[in-house]
Amino acid sequence: MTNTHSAIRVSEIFGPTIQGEGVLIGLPTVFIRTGGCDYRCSWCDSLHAVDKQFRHEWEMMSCEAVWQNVLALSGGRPLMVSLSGGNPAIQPFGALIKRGHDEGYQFALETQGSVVKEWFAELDVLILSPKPPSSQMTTNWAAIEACFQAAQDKPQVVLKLVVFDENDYAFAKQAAARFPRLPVYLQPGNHTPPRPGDEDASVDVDGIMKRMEWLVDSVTHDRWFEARVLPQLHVLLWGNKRGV
Ligand SMILES: C[S@@+](CC[C@H](N)C(=O)[O-])C[C@H]1O[C@@H](n2cnc3c(N)ncnc32)[C@H](O)[C@@H]1O
Ligand SMILES: Nc1nc2[nH]cc(C(=O)O)c2c(=O)[nH]1
Ligand code: SF4
Ligand SMILES: [Mg+2]
Repeated sequence: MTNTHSAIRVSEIFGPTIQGEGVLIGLPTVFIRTGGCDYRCSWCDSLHAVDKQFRHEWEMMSCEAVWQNVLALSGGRPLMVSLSGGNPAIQPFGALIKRGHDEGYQFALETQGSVVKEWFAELDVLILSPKPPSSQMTTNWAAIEACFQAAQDKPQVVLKLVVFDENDYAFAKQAAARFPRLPVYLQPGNHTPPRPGDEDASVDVDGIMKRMEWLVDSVTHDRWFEARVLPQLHVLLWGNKRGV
């Protein structure tokens, strides 16, 4: 019987694959994607973990059940576990992180920074991903600041920003200016509408590459030499396919 207070709402657990984005790009990892999000970005590529229409696919799982899945997928060999979603910050991950650390695993969490948890200090990597204007969400900077404070200088904290256009680029610069100590990762947005369950999952690679090139031109032109520009490697490899 699952204790509902400590249960984790899971959309999917998959891997090992490589982390396709940001500071950990290329690193083998197992993903735990949680169900449910307090945002609904106009271009979200993971709607199957956001839209309540997919709720029937989400499962309340005990910490132990989630852990057994990670152990099985990784063959018991410690690796980086990526917590994503949805907004994984909504879920109670403290016990799982402790369990995994005891066995030599590491944990990275990706969040928009709208929900703060004390257990952020137990993470190895905290990726804060404020949402730019094109998402049509309103960023709560006080909450993002609180996430940064909750990390207490323990995990590595980085900023990851999606950029579709000039407005998003200006927003990314503002975000970087607010957190001058944090490394900044910029990634071009993927416009292709997600079609959850669609096996085709093809994406507009030409459009992504154009925005990637424009982003590189922008940071070099502006001499923004601290910013790193990276594509979503998994999207280039596998399109919008789920579970990779
Ligand atoms: C699906 S979100 C889940 C975690 C959390 N809700 C968040 O947004 O950070 C994981 C990452 O994918 C990025 N992302 C989502 N849709 C995207 C798209 N269409 N193009 C590029 N990046 C996207 C988000 O900005 C975030 O950095
Ligand atoms: N390989 C791979 N890398 C990723 N980086 C962030 C992802 C996400 O959807 O959160 C993701 C994903 O879904 N797959
Ligand atoms: S915050 Fe993340 S998961 Fe939620 S809608 Fe936006 S991109 Fe999707
Ligand atoms: Mg994704």
